[in-house]
Amino acid sequence: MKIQCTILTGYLGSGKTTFLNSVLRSPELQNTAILINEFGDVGIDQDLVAIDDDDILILEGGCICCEYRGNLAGKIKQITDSYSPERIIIETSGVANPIPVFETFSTIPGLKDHVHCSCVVTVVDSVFGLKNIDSSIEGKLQIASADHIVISKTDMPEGKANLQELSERIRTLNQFANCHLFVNDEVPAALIPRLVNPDGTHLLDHSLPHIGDTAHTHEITFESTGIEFDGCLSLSVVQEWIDDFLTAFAPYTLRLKGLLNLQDNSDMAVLQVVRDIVSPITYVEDDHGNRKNRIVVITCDIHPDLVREELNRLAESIRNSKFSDKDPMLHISRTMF
Ligand SMILES: Nc1nc2c(ncn2[C@@H]2O[C@H](COP(=O)(O)OP(=O)(O)OP(=O)(O)O)[C@@H](O)[C@H]2O)c(=O)[nH]1
Repeated sequence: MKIQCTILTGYLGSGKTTFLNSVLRSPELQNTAILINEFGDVGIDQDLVAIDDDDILILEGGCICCEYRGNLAGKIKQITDSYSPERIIIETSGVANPIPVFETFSTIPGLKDHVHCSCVVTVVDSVFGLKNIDSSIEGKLQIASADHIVISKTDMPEGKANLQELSERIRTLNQFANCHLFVNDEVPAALIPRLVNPDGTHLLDHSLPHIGDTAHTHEITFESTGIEFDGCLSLSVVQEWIDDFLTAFAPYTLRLKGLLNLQDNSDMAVLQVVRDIVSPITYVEDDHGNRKNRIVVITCDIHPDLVREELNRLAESIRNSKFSDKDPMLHISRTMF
């Protein structure tokens, strides 16, 4: 029997990982392998997905819908060779066009004999969804290619206020997808059986949406700038830094996320920013045991050197801090798509 594969997509910060974590708690979805495509060289998402590390593979450093499609086939083969999950969920990066990813399953020899790509689930952010649709072809294609659309953040007042208009826009892009509301940890109950037993038909089997170049385009140049550094930070330094960062760069910032080694906490702090909204800090275990700080910022329309300087400033602040036990070791990376 073929392994079922679901493509989980959605714009930057829309709530893919949050949704994935909720879904993975369902007993019906045990025996699921996860393949995560991160945008940029500094990976964060693998530490935020609540599943055994052995069940996660990372496709990082590039965009899954462009030059990394060959790697995708390789990673899937790695999964199917090493063990036999019942299903694979691929979480794309937030800037991916899911259509070429879907097509990989029917075009790469060997892959289609073992794996059936059964559905595309797109998470749409009710707070920023309209902006994302208006400003990017990726945002439109992610919605247009979905079998299921999960509208997130409807607990937030801005999200609630947008819901009617957003639902209408979604319908102009995709009349066929089932829409589900998702609030933080609550899995849309109607969706689980569809993920467990997909009915075999797929929107993309019948009609490709006519929105720009479905083969692949990134209209916007997205820049991913990442940093890794040692040392311990205080919460107030981080808060001050993020305030300064957003004061200067909010118009250019699509996403910022980080794992930070804060004083007085054995877990790593998770810093989450979507455009100019900063989520409350949460904590995860330090899977790597090295307590390295990691931050990645995805921007557009700004020179990445400016972003890099700001990241550097945070790392450098450790040097002057009483919490520092060693000089910060910097590794700064940059990826452009
Ligand atoms: N209030 C609220 N916050 C949410 C909801 N879903 C996600 N978030 C928050 O939105 C932020 C981004 O969520 P993620 O799940 O990391 O988004 P993502 O799509 O995986 O992000 P990228 O992979 O970076 O594109 C986090 O701070 C989440 O806690 C929701 O339904 N309600």
